[in-house]
Amino acid sequence: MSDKNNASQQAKNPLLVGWNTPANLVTYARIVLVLVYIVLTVMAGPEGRNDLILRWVAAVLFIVAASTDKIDGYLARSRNEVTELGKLMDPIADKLLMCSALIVLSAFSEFPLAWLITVLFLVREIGITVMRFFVIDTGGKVIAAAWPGKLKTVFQSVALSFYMVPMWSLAGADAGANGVYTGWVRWYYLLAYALLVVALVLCLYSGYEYLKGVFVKPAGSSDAKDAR
Ligand SMILES: O=P(O)(O)OC[C@H](O)CO
Repeated sequence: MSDKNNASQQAKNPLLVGWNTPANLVTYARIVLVLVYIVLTVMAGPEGRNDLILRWVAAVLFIVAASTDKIDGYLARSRNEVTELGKLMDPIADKLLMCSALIVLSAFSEFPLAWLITVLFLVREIGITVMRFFVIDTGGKVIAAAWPGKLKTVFQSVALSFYMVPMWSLAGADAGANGVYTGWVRWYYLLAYALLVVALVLCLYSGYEYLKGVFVKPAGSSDAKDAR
């Protein structure tokens, strides 16, 4: 696309402004990483019992994808290239990673009340994403991630990283027999579960705050700051 075409496209759709900044390229790369992560996790099977090596690789990919969350935001701010597209895509990349991990781990029944917890996460994450598009569609500005949402993502990342790492494999052959863990592995998975529940509480709370910002406060006074 020529510079002239590019400029006229961007004038028509302000969301396209800065679509190819380094920060946004990192966000796209994170989305591709999510796809690879899903394939490897499914191939590895429940708790990685079909292929332990693949599960370790998937766990490392998950941790890399989750921990690069800050890189795109940092690049955008430090290069003074914070874009509307970036503010929209950054939470979407996080949600794709977290929701796909939740769905796969639930399908594998890797934590108690898995589908109930996952559905609650999904309803909030999809609902807020739809609301973000609705606000843009009705002429509003992109609702950037606010601190409760960012904190939620940190807890989600840590809890799901704990689950992704097949720690049972380091604890002796029968540590996970019949799905019942003993010794320190039991504590490890209890901690993972506690972190996941905290993430769920933060998820619902931050969703409520976003809803309040859009539907209760006057337009333009949302809590959501432009702090990608
Ligand atoms: O809570 P959200 O929807 O704003 O998402 C938060 C982002 O994942 C933080 O990077």
